[in-house]
Amino acid sequence: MTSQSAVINHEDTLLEGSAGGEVSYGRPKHEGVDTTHGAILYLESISVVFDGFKALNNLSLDIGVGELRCIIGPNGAGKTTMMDVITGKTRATSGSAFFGQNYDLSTLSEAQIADAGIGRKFQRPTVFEHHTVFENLELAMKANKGVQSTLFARLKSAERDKIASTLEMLRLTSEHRRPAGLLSHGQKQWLEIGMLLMQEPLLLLLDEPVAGMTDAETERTGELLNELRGKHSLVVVEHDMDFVTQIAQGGKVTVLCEGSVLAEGTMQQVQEDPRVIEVYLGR
Ligand SMILES: Nc1ncnc2c1ncn2[C@@H]1O[C@H](COP(=O)(O)OP(=O)(O)OP(=O)(O)O)[C@@H](O)[C@H]1O
Repeated sequence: MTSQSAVINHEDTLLEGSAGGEVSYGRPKHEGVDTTHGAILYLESISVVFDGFKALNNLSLDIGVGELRCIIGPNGAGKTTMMDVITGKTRATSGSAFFGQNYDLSTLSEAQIADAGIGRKFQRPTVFEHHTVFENLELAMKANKGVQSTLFARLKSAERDKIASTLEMLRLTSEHRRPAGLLSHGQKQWLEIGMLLMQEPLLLLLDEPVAGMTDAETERTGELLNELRGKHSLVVVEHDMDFVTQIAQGGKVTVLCEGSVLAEGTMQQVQEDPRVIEVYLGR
């Protein structure tokens, strides 16, 4: 049997739901994040200074458990820098960042922050192009194992079910045998969101998830994020205001400008705010 047919047979078995052997999840469960006060993320007076320039300037922000928060603002407002601070890529010059009440993000490496339960999706999709859609999800589920040992180990039925239900949610069930490199741009973005979901993140950060998508793909992405609302906490940075309106619903939208929060409220409130119109929406 060739390695490719072994993989395909393996997938068929997986989708049909027959019994599997022993494979454990690669990452620890994100236990111990204390959210008893209702928030999953606390940013308190965060400043980031690059060569004397304040990319973030006393930024304070809380994200509630299960909340879908949209972050908007002009170019250079500090949105990406904020994501970088949360994920440990950039260290704050001052201020504090906590995941739940007990994880001080300034003391953790990027890998430790990911293990603690914060997943991040960058603008460009980074799927394994030569592996099938199914294998991408499988590899993401056991991110700490090698590719070969993951693909040739048998999955537990709970793991197969999880991949199958994720494929369904992503509307990628019929594509599960296709190499990920053959998917449309939108489908790749959904697959990458699915790969993050396999890690069961408590907080998911999405940087311009609909950039480059068709209108239909954008709409579908909005439906997907609305399905995730409540199950995960989500922070979505986006410039596409129709999309933000679709996903914000009655929830809070935060407007960043010059490294600080300029305004916060429902989409309607921020759209009517003269300061927001002046620096961003009126342009
Ligand atoms: N590593 C760095 N060194 C110096 N300046 C930086 C660095 N990273 C970001 N900046 C600056 O900090 C400011 C905030 O940038 P950031 O990328 O966070 O903004 P943004 O809101 O994400 O913008 P956009 O909507 O264009 O993506 C910008 O003026 C940017 O040039």
